Amino acid sequence: MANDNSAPVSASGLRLSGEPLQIIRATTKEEEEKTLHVFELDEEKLEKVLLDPRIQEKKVVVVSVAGAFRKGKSFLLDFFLRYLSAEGQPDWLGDDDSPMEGFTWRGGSERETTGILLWSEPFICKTPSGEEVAVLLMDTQGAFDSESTVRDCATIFALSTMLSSVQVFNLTHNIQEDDLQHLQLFTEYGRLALEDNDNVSKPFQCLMFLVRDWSFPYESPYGVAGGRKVLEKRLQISDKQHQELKQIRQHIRSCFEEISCFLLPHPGLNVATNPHFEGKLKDIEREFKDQLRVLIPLLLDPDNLIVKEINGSKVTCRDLMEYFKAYIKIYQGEELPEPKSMLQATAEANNLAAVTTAKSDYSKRMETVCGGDKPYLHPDRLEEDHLRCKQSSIDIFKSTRKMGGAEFSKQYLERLGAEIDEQYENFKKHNDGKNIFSSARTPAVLFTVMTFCYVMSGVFGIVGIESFANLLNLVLGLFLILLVMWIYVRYSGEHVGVGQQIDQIAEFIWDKGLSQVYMQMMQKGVQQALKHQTTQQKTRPKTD
Ligand SMILES: Nc1nc2c(ncn2[C@@H]2O[C@H](COP(=O)(O)OP(=O)(O)OP(=O)(O)O)[C@@H](O)[C@H]2O)c(=O)[nH]1
Repeated sequence: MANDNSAPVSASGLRLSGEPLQIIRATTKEEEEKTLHVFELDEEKLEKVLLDPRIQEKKVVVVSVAGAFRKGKSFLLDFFLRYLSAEGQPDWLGDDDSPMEGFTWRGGSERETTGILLWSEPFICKTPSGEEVAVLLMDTQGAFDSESTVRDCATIFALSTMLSSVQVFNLTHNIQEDDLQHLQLFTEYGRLALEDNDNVSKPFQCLMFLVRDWSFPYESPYGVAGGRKVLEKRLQISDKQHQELKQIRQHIRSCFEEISCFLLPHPGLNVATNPHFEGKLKDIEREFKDQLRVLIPLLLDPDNLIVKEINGSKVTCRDLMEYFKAYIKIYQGEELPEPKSMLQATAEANNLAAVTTAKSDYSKRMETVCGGDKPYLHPDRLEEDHLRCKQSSIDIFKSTRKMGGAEFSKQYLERLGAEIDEQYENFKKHNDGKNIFSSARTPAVLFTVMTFCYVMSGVFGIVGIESFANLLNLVLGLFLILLVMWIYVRYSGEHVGVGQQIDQIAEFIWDKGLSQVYMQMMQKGVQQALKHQTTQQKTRPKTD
């Protein structure tokens, strides 16, 4: 391993140069009364690291540590720094009295790291083939703190997994089912963002489950062998397993080319609980240090380094710069779906299922009222039935047990109402189609206009106004063509659009002219009939 020899000698007696650089930072944006969390790339800082002429054309190895907040990620990365800075010296852990330096770590319950950090000084290592590669260390914002949304946690995990060649998934005590569920959600969010998402090749490289504070060495020993045993059990797929458990395991296996696990012992109460602990080796349990001596070379020894690959080709530092820019853009855009908490996703699914059931009940009931084989119904009667069926459908929605509470369900109830109204419009149109008068309206209107034109052209012909008579004959011919076309469309079922336009013309003529004439004639007819009846009653001789 070779690094910058001019670097200052640190308190631990090892050369440690550089500092943590926040290359992705979390910012908040106010938009439409909503607070949005956005991640931004600090291109200038990243360029300084990746486009350094010493390394920009070299292949890159990126080791990232991700997981829940306050679980010792930065603390562990500082040991990585010591190892890489020692350039192969056997006493790389340093002396007993030197405080821990590098990525900022501290005790307490509040989160420390935000966004994604990169160590500013890449380490140049020679692989067994003699090729020099640049090793970068990445620290990530801890997941599940009270300030991050599910989307924030998923974005950080997905980005660091997409950009690293080794992702260390930092856990405590054990590999639990909820850890696997989160891993599934986060990796799916990453897979979604990758363009060549063919579901055949594995999108990510190496995943290491790092279990901190492992308390059952009598079952599975510390280190990689015990880790393998635990991992096999946790990721086991069997025929008897529930589909949901099987799916999680299949998903995780399909995402990574290599999966391993390492069990680390507890570092001692000084590390975990002493507020004055500075990271001195003398305050750390021997067993923990012994296991670090195994774990870290396993990840960072030149023989074990894994070069970053994307779509099967090895990536240089310069390429990685472009991938950073491209990937961050995807997560800043709107095209990815919003990852939700388990409760929210379940509540949405519950409510959507209740909407579907209620809507299908409405459709079934309305089918029995005005379905295909039912006769034409008066519009008032149809509306009455619609209101009755809608109410019953709303009752079904309300009585279905759903998660998320009444306030959450309200929007789905409104959605149900709107979708039912939309269906009602279709039922109305369908019912209107069955009205013999409404379907005969177009030919009747066309025929009436033609008759009117014929009579009026005759009248204008008799009084000698030939030009008017000719014009009316022309209109008559036009309407005759329309009538023939309409009959053809109805008979053949072709050119339906033309037929609809003729219907619209007829409807317009009916609405604007004929319907009023028709109403007036009807009124006059009724008045005449009443008059006639009363005069008859008056003239009839009284018999009693
Ligand atoms: N129990 C236990 N505590 C540890 C271990 N390693 C470090 N710690 C302590 O955990 C606390 C948090 O350490 P950090 O390295 O800052 O944790 P982090 O995961 O980077 O935290 P965030 O940056 O907030 O996500 C410190 O008090 C460490 O001393 C470990 O293996 N087990």
